[in-house]
Amino acid sequence: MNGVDVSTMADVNTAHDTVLEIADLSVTFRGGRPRPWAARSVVNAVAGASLTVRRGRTLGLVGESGSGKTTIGRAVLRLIEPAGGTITAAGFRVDEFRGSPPAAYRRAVQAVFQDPLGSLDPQQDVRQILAEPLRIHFSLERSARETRVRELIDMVGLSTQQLTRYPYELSGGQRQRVAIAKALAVEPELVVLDEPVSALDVSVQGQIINLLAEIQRERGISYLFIAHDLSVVRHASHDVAVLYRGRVMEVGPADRVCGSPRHPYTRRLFDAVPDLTAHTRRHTRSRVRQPADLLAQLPDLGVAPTDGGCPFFPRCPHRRVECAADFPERAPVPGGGAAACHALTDTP
Ligand SMILES: Nc1ncnc2c1ncn2[C@@H]1O[C@H](COP(=O)(O)OP(=O)(O)OP(=O)(O)O)[C@@H](O)[C@H]1O
Repeated sequence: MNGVDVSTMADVNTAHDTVLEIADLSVTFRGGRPRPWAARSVVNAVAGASLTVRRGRTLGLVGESGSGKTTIGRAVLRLIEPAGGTITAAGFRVDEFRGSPPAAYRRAVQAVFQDPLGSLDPQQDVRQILAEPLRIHFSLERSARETRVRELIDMVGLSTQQLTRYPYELSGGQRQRVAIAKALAVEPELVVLDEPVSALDVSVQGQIINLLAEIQRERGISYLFIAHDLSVVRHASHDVAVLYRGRVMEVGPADRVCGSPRHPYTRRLFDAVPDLTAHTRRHTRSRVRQPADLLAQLPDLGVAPTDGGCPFFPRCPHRRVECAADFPERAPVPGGGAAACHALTDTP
């Protein structure tokens, strides 16, 4: 198992208990047939991933498009069934659910997605949107429900005047605030945030990230924060896990992973990305290179690793013979966290 106990991370308070434990998770999808007579292809979207999220903490999942971030989030939400491994979230063994998860799990683990228009019912006004989960999960009198709706709208920084608005009447940032309030209505332990700010203007992104952090401080909620924007992940997360082609390459405290990456792949990702404050991000966004741009600069030697090998092998400047066939266990690295690389000692 490619596991690491995140309690080895320097900045993790050992008093925090675990809210999400993913161990050796694998998810496969059946692809199409390349030819009518050929067998269906199999996509190993996630391969042997192990991750931990502690109470009141945020784990950022970062990686280029197709690296498996959303698949991990969907497996945690039990929207897809894993091929192997275990997922324990809020005390439930998610991988053992048969069919849809029980109501208690759906209450304990909530989600916020990139596009709130897709997840908010366009026929309901904000009051109805926020009242619905309360009606499903709690037996509250009408007046107590209204009090709770008003608390929720206040918590996400909107006014009670917005309770009569419909999603299409709100700005993108306001809609995302409503989606966050809806997720928090049922007092979850864990929220899967899948690209929660990618559709928003940069100035609004900062406001939403700050709001999420404030709510976390007040309520001790844990977040699994999925994003492709490296500087967003760095600012929003306590810990970061770097994915590449379904493998967890490196995990650790956000500042260490982003500031002193140890895995050759992570270095390629982060070395060229400046640590941007919200102010400078507003002015330099177009110049910030994203994972796909950075990888495009790496020559691919055209040597495919075997199924069990390191997916970065063909492009890795530090590769060794064993990397083609063996993806190693993660090993602790200086500064906290761990990286899965045979050549760690070669990379100063
Ligand atoms: N329903 C599906 N059927 C077949 N293949 C899928 C399905 N969902 C995802 N995949 C494949 O699994 C791999 C991981 O996809 P995933 O969406 O998890 O990546 P991601 O890191 O979230 O990417 P992005 O940032 O683009 O959303 C990709 O190769 C993708 O094409």
